[in-house]
Amino acid sequence: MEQEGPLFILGVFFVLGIVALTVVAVLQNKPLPENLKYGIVLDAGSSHTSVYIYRWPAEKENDTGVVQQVEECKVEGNGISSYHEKPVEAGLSLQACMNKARDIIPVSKHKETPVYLGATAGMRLLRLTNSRVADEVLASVENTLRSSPFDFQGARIITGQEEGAYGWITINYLLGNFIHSSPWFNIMPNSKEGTSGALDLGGASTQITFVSDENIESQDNSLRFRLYGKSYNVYTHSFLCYGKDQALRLQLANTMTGQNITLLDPCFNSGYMRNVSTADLYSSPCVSGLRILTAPQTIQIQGTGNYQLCKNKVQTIFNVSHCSYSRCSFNGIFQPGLQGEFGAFSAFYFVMDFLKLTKEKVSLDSVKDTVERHCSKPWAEVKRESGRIKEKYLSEYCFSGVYILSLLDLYGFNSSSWEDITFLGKIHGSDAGWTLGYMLNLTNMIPAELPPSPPLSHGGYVGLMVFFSVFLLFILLTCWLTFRKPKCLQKGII
Ligand SMILES: Nc1ccn([C@@H]2O[C@H](COP(=O)(O)OP(=O)(O)O)[C@@H](O)[C@H]2O)c(=O)n1
Ligand SMILES: [Ca+2]
Repeated sequence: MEQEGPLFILGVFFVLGIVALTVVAVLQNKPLPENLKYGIVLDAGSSHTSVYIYRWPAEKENDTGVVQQVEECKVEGNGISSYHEKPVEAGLSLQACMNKARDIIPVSKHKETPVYLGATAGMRLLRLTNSRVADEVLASVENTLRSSPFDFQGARIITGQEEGAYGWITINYLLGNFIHSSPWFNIMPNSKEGTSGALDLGGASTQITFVSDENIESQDNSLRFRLYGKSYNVYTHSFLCYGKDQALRLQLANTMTGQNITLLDPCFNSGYMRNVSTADLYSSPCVSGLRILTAPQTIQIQGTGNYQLCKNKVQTIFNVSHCSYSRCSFNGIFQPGLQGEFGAFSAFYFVMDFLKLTKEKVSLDSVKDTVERHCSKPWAEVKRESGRIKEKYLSEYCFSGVYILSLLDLYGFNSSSWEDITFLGKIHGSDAGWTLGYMLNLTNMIPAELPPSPPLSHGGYVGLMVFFSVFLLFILLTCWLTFRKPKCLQKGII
């Protein structure tokens, strides 16, 4: 017993030492209170403007998938390019959403919160028609944003190439596709190598962007990225005038005649009628070259609802007769073969969602059947079934469905590759679109190389510390209970 006394005291000190070590380690490595950062991006599209508010923890800003969308505020009215006759009012239209941003973002963060406005194809078209007015519209929105309490970083018309690239970055960031290059994530179950291509359909332009291992024959369509330590060879193209609203104009302009006041249109449901001012139709630079001088001032569209005839009519807006590269999609634009999975968002999603084709994978034939059935429904029935939806959208789903099928066919999607397309609205709560990628790039949140990080997370570190402490304690206890003599110490077991 005499010999056990010093051993017991030694044991107590040992236990106390381990407890103290664990407490110090836990306290020292306690994560700091979360410091949140905010960012605002305005997507000034051709049909409308949305204000997106993002939030992320400051100390994790170089990780992937940490930025979250906290709000999308839809600006009342049409896109900023529609203010071409009263540019000053373009800025005023943003006020309500900027006030909302003021309420959502804590006052202490206002000064450090960057605000970016990116205008897309509607403003590209306005710049082509009248660059002075386009500048006035931009100056007006800039004025409003400058007078907000946030850190205004600029309002500009982004290029089609940027729109494609940032849409691709957004969806791959949100899907977590960039992190596979890290050895720590390679061991994750369900992890799938590779990125997803991006298909964006707007009102005035449409973008296709995907990684290709083929030679990109046209420099304008080639992008090279280095993200999180991995290089990407990316193909992108933006078709101006091939957003669904401008495509509809092209399709109408192609069937205009000099005399007829009535235009029978198979892309609208039977019984549907719409008056169109020819001055308005031809006001877009996409169709101004197709103007028929003798056309009446107003024409009346009368729907006949016929899928096959609509398809034939839609096909007239694409030129597939010339290609100076080894392969083209349409209008002489180079496109390599499709590769990998694709996420299709914006109007691709809105239209497919209306037709209830987004929930699970549906075969190309079933999609064609659904669009055909929708086109053949009388307008009164369409209205009865979905009365809540804005008439402008509702009346155009037949055309939009046929247009999407024709466009994807020209990109090269067939019955088998159709399965690779997922129609995406939101990914983990954030909208699929170019805005998040734009902000990530401008705030330098996507590093070219993998940021150095400790091999273990805070939780993992504390867990291991506790485990080994308990393990050592267990050894000591076992030793003490087994020998109950200082022998084990003398033998150097501990
Ligand atoms: N709920 C909605 C919202 C928008 N949309 C359409 O989605 C398209 C959005 O285009 P956008 O305003 O972003 O235009 P771009 O500047 O991207 O070409 C427009 O054609 C809208 O009509 C829709 O079909 N359903
Ligand atoms: Ca858009």
